Amino acid sequence: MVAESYLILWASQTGSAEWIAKNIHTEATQRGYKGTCVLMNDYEQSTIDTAGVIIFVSSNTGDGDPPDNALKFWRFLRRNKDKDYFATRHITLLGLGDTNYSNFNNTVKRIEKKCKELGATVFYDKGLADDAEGLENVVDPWIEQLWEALPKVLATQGPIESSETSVEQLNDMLKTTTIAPEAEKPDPYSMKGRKTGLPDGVEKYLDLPNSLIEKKAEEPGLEGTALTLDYSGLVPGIKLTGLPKASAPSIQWTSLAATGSSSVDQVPGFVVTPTPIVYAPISSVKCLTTEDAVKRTLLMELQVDDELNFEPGDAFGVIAPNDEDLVHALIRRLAPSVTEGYEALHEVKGESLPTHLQKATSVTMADILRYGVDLTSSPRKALLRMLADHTSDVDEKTRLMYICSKQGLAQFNAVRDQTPTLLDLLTTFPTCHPPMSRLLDLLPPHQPRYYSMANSPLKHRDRLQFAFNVVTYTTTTGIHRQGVATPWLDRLSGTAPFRNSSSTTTTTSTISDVKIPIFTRPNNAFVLPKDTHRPLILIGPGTGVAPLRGFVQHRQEQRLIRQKIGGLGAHPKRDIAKEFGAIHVYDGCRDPTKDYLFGDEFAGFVKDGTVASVRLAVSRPQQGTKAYVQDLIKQDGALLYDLIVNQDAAIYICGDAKGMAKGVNDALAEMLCLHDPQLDALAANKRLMDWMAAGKYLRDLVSGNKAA
Ligand SMILES: Cc1cc2nc3c(=O)[nH]c(=O)nc-3n(C[C@H](O)[C@H](O)[C@H](O)COP(=O)(O)O)c2cc1C
Repeated sequence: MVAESYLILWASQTGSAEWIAKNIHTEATQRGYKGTCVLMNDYEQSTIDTAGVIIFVSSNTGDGDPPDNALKFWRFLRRNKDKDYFATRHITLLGLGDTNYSNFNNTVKRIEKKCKELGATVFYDKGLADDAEGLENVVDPWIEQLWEALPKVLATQGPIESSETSVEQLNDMLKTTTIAPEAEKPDPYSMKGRKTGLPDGVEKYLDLPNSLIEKKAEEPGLEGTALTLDYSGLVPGIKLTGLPKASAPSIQWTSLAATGSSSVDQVPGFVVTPTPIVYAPISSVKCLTTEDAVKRTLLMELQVDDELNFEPGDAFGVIAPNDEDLVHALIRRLAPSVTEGYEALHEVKGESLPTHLQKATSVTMADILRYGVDLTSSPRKALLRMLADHTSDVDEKTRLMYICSKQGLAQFNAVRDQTPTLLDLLTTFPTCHPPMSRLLDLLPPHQPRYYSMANSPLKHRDRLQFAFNVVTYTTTTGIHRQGVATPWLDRLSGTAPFRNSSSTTTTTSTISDVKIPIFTRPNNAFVLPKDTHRPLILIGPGTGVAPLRGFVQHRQEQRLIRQKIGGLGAHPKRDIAKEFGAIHVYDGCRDPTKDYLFGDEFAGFVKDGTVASVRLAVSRPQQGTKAYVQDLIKQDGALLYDLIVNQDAAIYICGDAKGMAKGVNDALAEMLCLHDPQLDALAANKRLMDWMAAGKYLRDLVSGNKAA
């Protein structure tokens, strides 16, 4: 039965909120409700003026900021002064956030507050999902209960399905499950039983000169790693509840009956970026850490056109393909043949295509697997549920269903902890043969990786430097994993030798002539104050110091320019000092002999007067007590209070959102309370929030992202 209409307004930075919003819409439609699902920034094309029920779904970016595709809507909402604008409207909200960030789910909280001010009534409490714990934990039950709340607020009610499935029912389902025909076909390119040579059609992909994709020649190629999971809770007769519903197929993977070559040197045209892609050669690389340091950190320099606009504090995106060995192995597993996987052109079709596939009108499977979908981050329950539908062996199918169920939560968490690639999942469940269309429905979008610029354009107009840790880690079950972009960049730059512990001199390496596809991403929320008289307090341990180095370089160049202009009088040094506020840097490392990233450079900044002081917090000293940046801030409370409150210093924090940013925030609040007896903890935190809003306290934070 068709009910009154609802409006879903969604905003998403990396695709999860988009996927969830569209799924809610699909399910609502299946349940007989009528409504629309619209991107927040396209609100003008929606029924916002008349919709009785609005469901907001949004993630966050930056420091509790709305996603880019919500900014226009957010401005519209904020400027709206009509207290009755939403007077007859009923709203609910689903936020996707991460408790690693201090402004947890700030976007939906702010939207809710503003909508209430404009007269809206909340018909169902908002859901605040946490990426740190697994979005499903909140999203799935929230959506389940939405189907109870929605009919009450709408005029009529759609049918509500039960999500209980028993093992016996699964057996019945198996009888009707269609398994992709490829499952039974022998793989003509398999190396099994071959003594020499490579499978037909593979050789030509092995030696691509100047390619973005580095193909390894060894065959049979990458093997997946089967996951370690415990199914002892899966006892006969167990009722599996809380299973995600089998999501409706919405994407078609249609053959164009034509072939084309894979875009090995260029990012394929379907990849959408906010600013144009620029191909930048690597001009130098240096490893900033010693071999025995916990992390391998590189400083890379790209050569760019001097027309490229960037300011210190800006970031840029790198479009790195998924690992080619992984892509190749998946093609062998999923495509009818390896040649077809690399050459057969397809169109991605569907009514409401996700943003990342909307331009995929003529693509190969290889390109989709390289640049279209995320193959390496922890799987969603809905993906596992879909894989179960395409698994022929009853035990494997049951296990997959168990992992998705409420009863199998511990095993779902065990899957997440092992961060399996798609290949690992298919290896763990060998009779699983999902069609490409369903994978496109359920795999998240492949993401560009963002890095902060570590240099000033005043120093090098045509150079772009950035520092990053090469992401490799071992899971609790002992599987060695690596990120996508950082190991790729490391390889392309010739795996620079480690820093020698006794010096920080540049090391050379054999750099590939591959050009790195990048696009700029201005960061208006992390900029130097225009007024150079204002002192700066720069806090950034680890790679967080990189953009701060860009700020300091900028100030150093500004000082030189000022000096060159002349007219400074009898005491040029003193006059210059008057023009530029003092800079105090708070840096941190584990052990200065191993991973103090820009030690020499900052010593130089102090020497030439650009920086007033550098305080280094050492968390794993060979001798003495360990310290974090927040400890040093507490020690320097009186100095910092004077700088911040009396001299209007601007505070910059860059780095880890979790421990460091929270610790520094607490230390600043404590410092305020100590030096201003009128402030209690609450008022001190409120003052910090006000400073954030006023652009005096700026933060550029990241949560530990394994997929970098
Ligand atoms: C750069 C960045 C900044 C983020 N900032 C916040 C934040 O301030 N508060 C929060 O609750 N979540 C924050 N998140 C977490 C996202 O909201 C969360 O991961 C969400 O699931 C992403 O959904 P999306 O794919 O729809 O963008 C941030 C994530 C990233 C990558």
